[in-house]
Amino acid sequence: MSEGKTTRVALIGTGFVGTSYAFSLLNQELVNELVLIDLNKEKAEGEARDLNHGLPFGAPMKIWAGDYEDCAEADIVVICAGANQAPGETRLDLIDKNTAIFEKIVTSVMKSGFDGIFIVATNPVDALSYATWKFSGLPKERVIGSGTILDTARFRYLLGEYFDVDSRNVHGYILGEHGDTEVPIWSHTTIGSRPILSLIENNSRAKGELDDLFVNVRDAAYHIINRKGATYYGIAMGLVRLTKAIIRNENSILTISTLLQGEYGQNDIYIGVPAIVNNNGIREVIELDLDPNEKEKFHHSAQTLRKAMEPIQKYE
Ligand SMILES: NC(=O)C1=CN([C@@H]2O[C@H](COP(=O)(O)OP(=O)(O)OC[C@H]3O[C@@H](n4cnc5c(N)ncnc54)[C@H](O)[C@@H]3O)[C@@H](O)[C@H]2O)C=CC1
Ligand SMILES: CC(=O)C(=O)O
Repeated sequence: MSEGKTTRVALIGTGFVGTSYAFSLLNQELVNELVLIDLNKEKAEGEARDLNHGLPFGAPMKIWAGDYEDCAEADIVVICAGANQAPGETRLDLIDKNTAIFEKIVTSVMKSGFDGIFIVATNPVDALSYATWKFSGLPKERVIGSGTILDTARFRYLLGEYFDVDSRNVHGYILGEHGDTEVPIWSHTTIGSRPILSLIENNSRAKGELDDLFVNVRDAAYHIINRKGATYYGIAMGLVRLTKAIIRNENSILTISTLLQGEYGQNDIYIGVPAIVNNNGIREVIELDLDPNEKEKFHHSAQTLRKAMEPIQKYE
């Protein structure tokens, strides 16, 4: 993926999330080739034609509806295929049907000779990233889940609104499951280098309001799904951000889902943590010194995911 080389992304799943990602990606002028793959070939073809018609307003790029053989030359395969949540469903409720879909998809990608980096967005994303790692046999560094990238963005956005500060100047992370047990890391959240906990010290009203703010982060997907049926723009931009960190070898710190092997006291689960991302995938996990309450909540989230990943063992 060095400069001047053709870069190819293969996108599997051209639904709401996949096509929002494709649209956002082509507007970044980041890759030369984008291949769209979906069980519904006609949909992929329609999407490819529609996206191509925007190219005269952007930069040259090759976009087509393809097949798994096209993954052989891909630098990155992004998987957004599978079922999404119906109103009232949790992400973990999707595990059985989406694991079965992933077994077929990942096997087909690997049969092509693919030797790049997987990005997984389909829910439950931590468990399906783990499944992708297992099914692919690739090193853990090259199987990345979107993890809590979106939750962290929601957290920063809402804090920016609360304090009336540009969300890009709000620094903080959501760790753990991309789902109901995720954990806000208040002890490491800062605005303009000032720790948020010191900003709200002795202000019990603000503390209560920030607790409510986190609930809105955690439950954001439910609120949106109840209103419009699905969420896609936020995650699409997060996936493009991750793609950019890989293609441009940025060494960016993003909260993604990766396999922990001792970090945060956890072993053999995929879970959302901050990590440095470059063109080899995950360079390293950033291990934060969590306070005891955060540690306990992270452990609970990890236990929830460990249980969720158990059914994936039956595929081995
Ligand atoms: N990680 C995150 O932060 C987020 C994850 N998601 C997840 O992304 C996934 C996709 O959501 P949407 O795009 O809204 O769903 P969608 O239903 O609009 O699109 C799914 C696409 O997958 C395709 N598909 C299904 N089985 C396939 C197979 N075996 N091979 C190839 N393609 C197949 C379908 O034909 C469809 O085009 C869901 O699991 C959703 O929960 C959604 C938002 C945020
Ligand atoms: C659907 C989902 O995972 C989200 O919007 O967070």
